[in-house]
Amino acid sequence: AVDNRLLDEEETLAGHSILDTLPRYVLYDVNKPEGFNLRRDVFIRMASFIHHMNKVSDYQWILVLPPWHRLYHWRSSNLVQDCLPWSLFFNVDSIKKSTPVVELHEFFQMNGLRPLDAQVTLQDFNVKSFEQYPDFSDKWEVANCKDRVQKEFWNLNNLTFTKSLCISFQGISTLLADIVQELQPRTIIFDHAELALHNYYGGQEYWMIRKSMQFSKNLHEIAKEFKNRNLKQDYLCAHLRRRDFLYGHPSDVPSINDTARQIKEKLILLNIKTVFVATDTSKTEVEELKNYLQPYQMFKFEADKKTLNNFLDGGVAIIDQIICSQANYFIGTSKSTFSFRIQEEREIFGLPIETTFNSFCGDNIECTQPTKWRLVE
Ligand SMILES: C[C@@H]1O[C@H](OP(=O)(O)OP(=O)(O)OC[C@H]2O[C@@H](n3cnc4c(=O)[nH]c(N)nc43)[C@H](O)[C@@H]2O)[C@@H](O)[C@H](O)[C@@H]1O
Repeated sequence: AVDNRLLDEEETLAGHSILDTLPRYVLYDVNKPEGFNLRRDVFIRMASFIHHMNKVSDYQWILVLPPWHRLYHWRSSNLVQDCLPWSLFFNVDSIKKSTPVVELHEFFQMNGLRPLDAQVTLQDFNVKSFEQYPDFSDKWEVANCKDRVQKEFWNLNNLTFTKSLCISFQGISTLLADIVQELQPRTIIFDHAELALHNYYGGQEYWMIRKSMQFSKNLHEIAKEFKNRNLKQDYLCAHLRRRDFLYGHPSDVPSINDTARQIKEKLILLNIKTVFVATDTSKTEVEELKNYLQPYQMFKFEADKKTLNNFLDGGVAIIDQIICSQANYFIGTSKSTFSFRIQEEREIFGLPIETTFNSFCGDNIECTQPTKWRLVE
């Protein structure tokens, strides 16, 4: 931990403030309803911004990993799923090798409970004028706040701010550097960080950061045990995203009957006898699918009490993703970031592309297959 006395007194060393020698911190948060796998993507954009800051600024910049907090899709109401550290799900040491990051509790150890220098709420530019004069240029400007500004991040009432402003923002995440340049904060939090886009989606830096986002060893271990017990043979993994996708993307989600038909078609073609299903759907639909898939064997990961209590809904979803990323063949749900992340993982493993970039089509729809985002070294 940093010596707080030094921070408070702003002593000078050879003409430089001690503050100049200390790292500076960026915190961020994402639009509340967004799910886990979109958030993983926003991390890459923010990490890319931190890499940029460390190239262009005189200070050392560190990204604070936002705790995982009560996500909308985590449905086990009997579990407390608040303020979870990244180390529960990820190998943070691996992330640290690519990007300077700290967990929130580590940040508190360094910064104490001092207010953050700035809170910046990002927001869209006015959509009406955008429709009249479409303008895709990168830009930002201080503006009146459109929506309610978040007062309490992650329910932590001890996280306060000296200054708070709203900024209309359109552009890539490295454009945030201009805001930092203007405000000169030592600590800053960006809300709605999802509005900052990728610097270069699918480029070298993207993959370097993406590769570092390895899941925790514990979760890998549980997935391995499940595979050793149930999936000793070749298997196809199907990710069926249903719940809100049934009405959000109805033309991409087949009925259970047609899902089984599409899976069987592949099993015959590939001469595979076993299916692993990852899904957010109900037990009833899972049973229905199992019946339709007969005589093929269908497996689904069901967490025991201990696993669920320790790793929560987020951990169970990751175990599903790990098992799918190691399958002989993968079929995902179109437009689901849950499926996209599995495809990326399979690219990192170097699995043949034709076994990875496949998705279900809605009933009686000839759909296009997903874009092949190939790994770039
Ligand atoms: C419509 C949009 O959909 C987007 O979802 P989408 O990209 O699929 O993917 P995610 O952003 O991860 O959100 C979906 C969440 O639902 C659960 N879930 C989905 N599929 C599975 C599965 O196969 N197994 C398990 N165990 N859990 C699953 C899991 O908690 C996952 O993080 C959301 O990010 C947006 O917020 C928005 O709701």
